[in-house]
Amino acid sequence: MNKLRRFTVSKLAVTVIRVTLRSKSAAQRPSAPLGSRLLTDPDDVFKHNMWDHVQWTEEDKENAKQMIEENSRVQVSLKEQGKFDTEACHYWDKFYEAHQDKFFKDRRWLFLEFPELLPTGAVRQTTSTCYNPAPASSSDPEAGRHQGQNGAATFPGQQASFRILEVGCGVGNSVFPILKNIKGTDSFLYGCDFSQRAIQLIMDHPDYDDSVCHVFVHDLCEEAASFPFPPRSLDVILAVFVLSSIHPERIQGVVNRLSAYLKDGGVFLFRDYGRYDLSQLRFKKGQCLSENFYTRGDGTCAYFFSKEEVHDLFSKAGLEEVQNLEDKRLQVNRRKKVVMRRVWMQSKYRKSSPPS
Ligand SMILES: C[S@@+](CC[C@H](N)C(=O)[O-])C[C@H]1O[C@@H](n2cnc3c(N)ncnc32)[C@H](O)[C@@H]1O
Repeated sequence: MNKLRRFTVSKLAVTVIRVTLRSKSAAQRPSAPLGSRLLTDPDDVFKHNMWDHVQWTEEDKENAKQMIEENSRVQVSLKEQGKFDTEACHYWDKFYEAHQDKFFKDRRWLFLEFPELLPTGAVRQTTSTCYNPAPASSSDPEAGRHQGQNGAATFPGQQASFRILEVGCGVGNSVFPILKNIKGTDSFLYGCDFSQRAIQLIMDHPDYDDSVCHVFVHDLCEEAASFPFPPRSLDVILAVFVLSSIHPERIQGVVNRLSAYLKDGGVFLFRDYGRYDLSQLRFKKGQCLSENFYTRGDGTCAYFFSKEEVHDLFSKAGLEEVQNLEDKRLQVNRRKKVVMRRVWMQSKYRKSSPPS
């Protein structure tokens, strides 16, 4: 039996995809975004391309578990495994060489799900303000690195009152929508990726504007690599489908290091693959590297997070939960009459301010 749940209309009707308005607290769920399209009558399934808040039955979960057990049974040999970690940058560079900026679509949902990216507190540039970043402590090894001789800060974006960093920014599918939004404010955007080719594609884009944006090549797993801004200088860090590409044993270190760059009160925004997402179920035997971590045919990798893991990850980095959602949806191909279960994690974790 093909357990990959590509339901037909009749199968769907029998399975009765139960969709409920989950009574999540306001803290857990944003007001309108996730959850506006609810399937209450299974007969309506092909009326839209996507349905929100799809509840899984015990049988659905069991089937997904079995499929993962099955596709994890044969793992990539230990001899082969190392290259997917040590040569990760090479595989992503090849990816962008092949696809240029044509693979990922602009993340148009960004501001609905992450209104924290909107610089509400930032002022229009006509009333220019000079922002002094929080002083780095003297015990901080980065302290002084970004200071000019007269004590004035000398890093890109130093004048901004609101600073965003996108990690693993790829070819700019979030960078350009954000740039459009922060235009005319005294906000500044940083973007980094370890693929030189991806960064070059951003810099060559006609909408790239280095007066409000600075993109640079940076490997998040490289512990000694520095950033072009001081610790505790960022309001927002955005990670969209990037932590999943990193070896699971390195992810905690990456989040710990990044969190040091958030200001007190700054927020880490995260969206990525969730456990049992269709793309995890579709892996074939022999593509599994370790539990819930797989390599695709092109050498890039994907980890599938559970809600508990995400919570542990950010909590251990000293951040506090604002939101930690499993976004379970039904994606519909109306032409082919198939429906697919998607699971994404969407989380927000804040660096708390010390008590005054
Ligand atoms: C799935 S793509 C997502 C790109 C972009 N965030 C988006 O949403 O379109 C993952 C990106 O993470 C980058 N990446 C993976 N591991 C990285 C690392 N260790 N350091 C920096 N970038 C990394 C890849 O080069 C790739 O551009």
